[in-house]
Amino acid sequence: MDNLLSLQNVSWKRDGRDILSEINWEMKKGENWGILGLNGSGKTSLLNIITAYEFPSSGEISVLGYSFGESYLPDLRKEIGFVSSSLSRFSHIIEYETIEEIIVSGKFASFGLYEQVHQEDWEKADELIGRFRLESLKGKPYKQLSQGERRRVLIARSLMNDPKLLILDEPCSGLDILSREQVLELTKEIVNRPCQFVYVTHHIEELVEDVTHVLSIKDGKIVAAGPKHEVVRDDILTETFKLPVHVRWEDGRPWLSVEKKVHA
Ligand SMILES: Nc1ncnc2c1ncn2[C@@H]1O[C@H](COP(=O)(O)OP(=O)(O)OP(=O)(O)O)[C@@H](O)[C@H]1O
Repeated sequence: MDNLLSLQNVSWKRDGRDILSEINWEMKKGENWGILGLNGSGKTSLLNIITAYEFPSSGEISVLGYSFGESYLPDLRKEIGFVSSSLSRFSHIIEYETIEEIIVSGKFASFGLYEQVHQEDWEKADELIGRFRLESLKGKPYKQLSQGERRRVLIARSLMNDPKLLILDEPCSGLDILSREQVLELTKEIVNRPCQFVYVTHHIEELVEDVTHVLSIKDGKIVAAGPKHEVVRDDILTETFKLPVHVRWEDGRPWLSVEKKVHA
């Protein structure tokens, strides 16, 4: 399996409207992709398709060797990790659970522990706690954690069942600068495992070193997809974000400025 992910001429229509049009995208072994686009550009729709929660209206898809239309897709979902700031809507279910319980529950892809946990599962959760430098939070219930700590716990949890592909959907939204940098540091832990990631964001400075490739999307169509330095350019991002922008690179990390005043 050379391609972790392959989409050919994929379109997704809803209410007579093309939400995604003619998407062609391949993610190969060793690549980690950032996805950039404005609100409403189609990023979540694209994630819903590759995680098999929506089925395309047309086109061919294969993810982790599962061909849509031929394979049993619930098995595919078990091999994909998913972390999204919208997972916080489950907070009420887990507010009294400790970080150990939340991380270990990742093995069963459930919020809340309903199955028997074996000693080796607790040991694995403990290893993740160490790797993600969460030791000082051991024994703490979720409700007492800061937003940044919660995101770090959820990322550790997503690795509990060794996904081959991890989707990070705006994992830094709403975080302060320190918490954001602490979450971004975790990509190093992810790439140390046999796991590749897709990172969705509006903010190009979150495209850290471990992100090798970028797909930019506008109005449901791909503007550009390829190696990071070929896509994160003034012309491509000006089109993606629908306003004149300038990219500045600092120590291999891109930053964006707006070229002139924009009137709403
Ligand atoms: N199930 C659906 N039925 C109808 N329209 C939908 C559906 N899901 C998404 N859309 C529409 O498709 C467009 C793209 O939405 P999507 O959520 O994929 O964008 P996004 O890039 O993830 O936006 P954001 O950054 O705000 O999360 C929007 O106009 C949205 O209203």
